[in-house]
Amino acid sequence: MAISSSCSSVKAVNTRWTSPSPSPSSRFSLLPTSLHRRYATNVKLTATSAALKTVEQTTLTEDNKFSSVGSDSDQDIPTLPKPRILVAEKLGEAGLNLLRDFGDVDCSYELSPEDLKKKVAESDALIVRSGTKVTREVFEAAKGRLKVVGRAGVGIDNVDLQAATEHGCLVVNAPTANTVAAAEHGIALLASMARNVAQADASIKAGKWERSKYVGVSLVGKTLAVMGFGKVGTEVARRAKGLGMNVISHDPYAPADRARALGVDLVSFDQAISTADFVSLHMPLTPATKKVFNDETFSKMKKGVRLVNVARGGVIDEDALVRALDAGIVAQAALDVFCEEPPSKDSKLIQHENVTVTPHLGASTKEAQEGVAIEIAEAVAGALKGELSATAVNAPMVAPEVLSELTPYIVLAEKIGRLAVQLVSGGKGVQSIKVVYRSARDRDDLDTRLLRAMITKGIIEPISDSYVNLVNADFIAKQKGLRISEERMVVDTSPEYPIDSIQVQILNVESNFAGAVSESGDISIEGKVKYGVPHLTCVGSFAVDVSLEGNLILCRQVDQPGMIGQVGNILGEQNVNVNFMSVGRTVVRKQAIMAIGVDEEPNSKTLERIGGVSAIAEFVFLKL
Ligand SMILES: NC(=O)C1=CN([C@@H]2O[C@H](COP(=O)(O)OP(=O)(O)OC[C@H]3O[C@@H](n4cnc5c(N)ncnc54)[C@H](O)[C@@H]3O)[C@@H](O)[C@H]2O)C=CC1
Ligand SMILES: O=C(O)C(=O)COP(=O)(O)O
Repeated sequence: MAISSSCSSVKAVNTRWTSPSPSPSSRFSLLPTSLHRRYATNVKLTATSAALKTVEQTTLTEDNKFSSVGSDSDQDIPTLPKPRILVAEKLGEAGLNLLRDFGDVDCSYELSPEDLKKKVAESDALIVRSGTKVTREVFEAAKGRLKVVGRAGVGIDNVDLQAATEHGCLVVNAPTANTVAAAEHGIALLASMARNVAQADASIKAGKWERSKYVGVSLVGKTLAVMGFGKVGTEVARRAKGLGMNVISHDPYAPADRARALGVDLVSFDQAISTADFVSLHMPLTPATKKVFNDETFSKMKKGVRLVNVARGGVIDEDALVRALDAGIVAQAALDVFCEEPPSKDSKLIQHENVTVTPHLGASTKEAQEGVAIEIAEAVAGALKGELSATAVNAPMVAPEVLSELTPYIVLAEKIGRLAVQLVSGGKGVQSIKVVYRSARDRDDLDTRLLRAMITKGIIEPISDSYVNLVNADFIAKQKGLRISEERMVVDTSPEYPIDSIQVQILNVESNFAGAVSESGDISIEGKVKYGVPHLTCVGSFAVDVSLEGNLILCRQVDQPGMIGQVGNILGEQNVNVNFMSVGRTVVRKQAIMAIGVDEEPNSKTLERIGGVSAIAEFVFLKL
């Protein structure tokens, strides 16, 4: 592998080389390292795939997040209690069984906000559906214990994501298992609304026989506007095409070719609502979609339009809908979701004769509920075990194949950050950090969010008492005024590996080890992954080569024979096991840096003796 351009071109001398080994087993923990093993079980987890979002960033601007631990041995791990998982809403039995194999499950439904707050303070995970509001107060009440909130469904508008992120709490959802159920419910509402099924049923049960009153409208040949062409919207569109409808859709983020493949035209919002005979809502509730159906938008609709909502009540201004119904702009509405759930009994909207309602039943089929329960149980158990989740909502989602490729680099990133910050005098004044990723891959072919989060964790944890994980890394960095800029350099190495090297520079600080200061005057540390194992490859301007396992002693010395032996002997006499040693120099017989990997932490006397070796100008002990 090419040696970094910022390092001396002199080849590092290895005194011992580790045999090629597989990647270290690493985890990206939501838990303190020491708690990891306690949650290890034999629960089989299957990761659901998620699209990897490639985000080009030069500074910390997003709320992304996490943490890693190396592979600890199973020995000396105390048996600790299982994690406590609070299930606050009804969940399918298969999911509950999965959770019970893994943790202590407390199924407590219909908790008052006060009781929920009490319970979360004793829970590592919380699982909810749409009926529980997971507010900032809930995260505050958890006092750091709550590590993951699992939303057993799609919509996460009932969870305060910002508060979750600030508290380092991962939020995961179950985005796929109820898609068909929601789409089928949308179609059921569409057809039953068009044929007045609910009203006619109520009429017969009231002893009437009103055939002429309940003449309906046909679906075939009518235009349906699907608002939100995501998972549910797509399935609704597919089914509506089968009913002979002309389907158009509005979705600012959906790819036109995916729509075209289904024979659906993507159109503007105004075009969709002004040409449709039926409008079906399938977008999430966000600040941008809140009350997007209001007096103004209803006034642009075709007179006699029919509306279906299985998305979220909050996307409609319900008072405006009542006005539109009264004015005959909206002929009928079929609603599964409401601004307030349950809605008040005397709600004009609910009582309106042209409105059909169901109590948020979109996801409520046996099949969907079993699927959702399994999907969320796997995601929550996986998160508690420290695995990266493919369904994380407030942390980078990474496809499993990308994750397995990036794993050793994620471990490297944290260790390089951790090393670099320990070279800052007193750990003080750390504000500007520059990260350089050298890679043979295209700029777009490398998602650095996880790496950046891990570097941030490595930098922050040794100099503060903040607990940093992938969820809150960017938030904590911003809070501490840390600026992290990222640079990618395309190098001519094998594109088989995602990254050639990661270099962390800490700018404008004093160093406690002059040898780590590069020509630009900044602390500079660089590492690579070799045979799946993270290695330190450059300190300041010196090339070294030491595997990043255990702890590290760095010495700057005069390059002369016998140095390795002298220092090795001192460590040996104190029973400190050297796992790796490497010497890098700039000019033969001038300055050299010796990097010594040690399994144990040498005592102060041993370190003093190393410092006493006459050729050694300076040394530093670093914890990895
Ligand atoms: N009633 C129920 O029981 C259920 C309701 N839902 C709700 O359905 C909605 C959609 O779910 P999925 O399709 O699974 O989610 P999804 O994330 O796959 O799709 C949402 C789509 O809405 C689009 N979108 C975002 N902003 C938009 C805007 N301003 N205008 C138009 N489109 C916009 C997105 O680009 C995305 O394609 C969610 O709100 C979810 O909570 C989902 C399942 C069951
Ligand atoms: O998945 C969703 O977004 C839903 O709205 C389903 O909600 P539920 O889990 O049935 O309370």
